[in-house]
Amino acid sequence: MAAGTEPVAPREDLMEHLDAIVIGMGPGGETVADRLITAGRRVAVVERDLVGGECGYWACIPTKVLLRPPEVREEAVGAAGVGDPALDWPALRSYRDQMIRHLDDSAQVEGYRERGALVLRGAARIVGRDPWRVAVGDTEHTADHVVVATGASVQVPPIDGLDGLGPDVLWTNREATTLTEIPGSALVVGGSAVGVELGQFLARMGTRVTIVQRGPRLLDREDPRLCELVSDQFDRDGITVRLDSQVESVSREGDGVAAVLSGGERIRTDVMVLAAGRRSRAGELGLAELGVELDGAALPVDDRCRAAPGLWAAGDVTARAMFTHVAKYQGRVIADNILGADRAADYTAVPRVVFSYPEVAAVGLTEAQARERGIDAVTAETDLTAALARPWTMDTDPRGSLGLVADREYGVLVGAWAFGALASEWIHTAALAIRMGLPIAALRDTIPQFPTFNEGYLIALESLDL
Ligand SMILES: Cc1cc2nc3c(=O)[nH]c(=O)nc-3n(C[C@H](O)[C@H](O)[C@H](O)COP(=O)(O)OP(=O)(O)OC[C@H]3O[C@@H](n4cnc5c(N)ncnc54)[C@H](O)[C@@H]3O)c2cc1C
Ligand SMILES: NC(=O)c1ccc[n+]([C@@H]2O[C@H](COP(=O)([O-])OP(=O)(O)OC[C@H]3O[C@@H](n4cnc5c(N)ncnc54)[C@H](O)[C@@H]3O)[C@@H](O)[C@H]2O)c1
Repeated sequence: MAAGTEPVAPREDLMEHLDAIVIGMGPGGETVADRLITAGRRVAVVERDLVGGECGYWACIPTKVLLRPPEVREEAVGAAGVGDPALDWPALRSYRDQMIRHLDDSAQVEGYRERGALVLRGAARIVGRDPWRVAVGDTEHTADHVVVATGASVQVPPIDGLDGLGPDVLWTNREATTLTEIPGSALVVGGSAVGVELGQFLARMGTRVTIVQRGPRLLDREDPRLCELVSDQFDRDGITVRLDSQVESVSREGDGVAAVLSGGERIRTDVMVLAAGRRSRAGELGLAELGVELDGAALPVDDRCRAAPGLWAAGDVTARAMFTHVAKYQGRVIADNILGADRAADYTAVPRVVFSYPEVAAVGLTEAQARERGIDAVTAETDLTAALARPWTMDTDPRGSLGLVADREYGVLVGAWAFGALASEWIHTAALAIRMGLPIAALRDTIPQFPTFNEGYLIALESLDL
């Protein structure tokens, strides 16, 4: 099914007044819709592309599926007595296609219809307020509540000549995650989550990868030590990284691209991958005409996730923290508020994971952020390979580190970062401790399972000079 080709709403639904209209059916919109439908509300959902959103088809799911076989290979090579398993690209590609449902959301659409929701296909615009009025194609509906969950689009950096490149050589996350052949070389613009994950995947599949990062470090919002560890890993992977650098201009060269970097270096590449951030789609809905002010590109919301009375927003469109778990959290907050609770969102301790190998995870504040907030910050770093058995039971040449940032005055953790196998899982110990403000004295008295990475917390906590 090509996106947007299904008929829109049946005639009898024209101009129906609904309890809620959810615009955008990614993780944020789906969470709200699911809860309101379950609670018996009359809901319309609007999707211009595929129900499931960016996350399900071109972002979280395909990247994690694609990264897994190279990770397994690394794990196998590291484990004693296994050998080096081969990667089978056609088999991986086929499983990726299955996991992104062959870009077909008909089962999802049918599922919502069976549950009594009105499913509208097409790009929504908000065309009136008091009550809120939403137009999709030539249909219009009013509702007590409108939920905006329209996500974000790729940020296109200002590069001369970009308009002359087609999607065969200029990839966003969409082309990169639906790739059918592994390119010989790739120039990745941007060195944070998207650039690191896609860059490492391609490199592991045999592509010659160069990452051009504007800032002084990869993952430049994270603790510098974490960035160092990732850079060291990228050296081992043979990935070329150009820091404090940008692509100034590009032109077609044969089947590929010739790029000139800010320092004058010229790079010939088969594909160029844009990974320089994402921009909220709030500006596409017509809200400014209705007096709803945007904050830059983003739709600002209060702590109830409300943008105006009866108007709510969840996920990337709010530009709050562009993660699926945040979109889903905001969706839960919105649904509760629409259903009559008075629930505020609290963004303390949102985990941030990059699913590279080894995994990179962080939560709470970096040391620099803690100091900026006037916190008397105390830090500790533990080399988990020196301190624990677990890394060595998994790998003959393991890597693993854990960093903590504590507040000396209150005796609590305010930040943590982790580098190592399964860090995406064990970062949640720190997330819970920070979120609940658990006293470090109590954390030092916990009993983590032996042998696990969680034991690293005890070592790091004990080495905090409090
Ligand atoms: C390559 C990549 C990998 C990522 N990996 C992860 C990860 O592992 N974990 C993680 O937490 N986050 C990850 N993210 C971020 C994650 O994808 C987003 O934070 C998440 O998708 C946000 O959900 P959302 O519901 O706000 O928006 P989206 O998933 O973008 O969904 C928005 C939906 O709204 C629809 N829409 C837009 N405008 C309209 C309109 N006018 N009318 C109707 N429909 C409209 C769109 O078609 C889309 O389906 C990744 C991002 C990228 C780019
Ligand atoms: N595992 C995950 O949870 C995951 C994975 C991928 C993406 N995401 C989320 O998706 C969003 C987008 O990720 P992203 O990595 O694209 O964006 P980002 O905003 O996190 O990082 C963009 C990076 O590109 C660099 N940059 C910006 N302009 C540049 C230019 N012109 N040239 C070179 N470098 C430039 C920036 O310095 C920055 O490091 C983020 O919020 C991210 O957290 C999450």
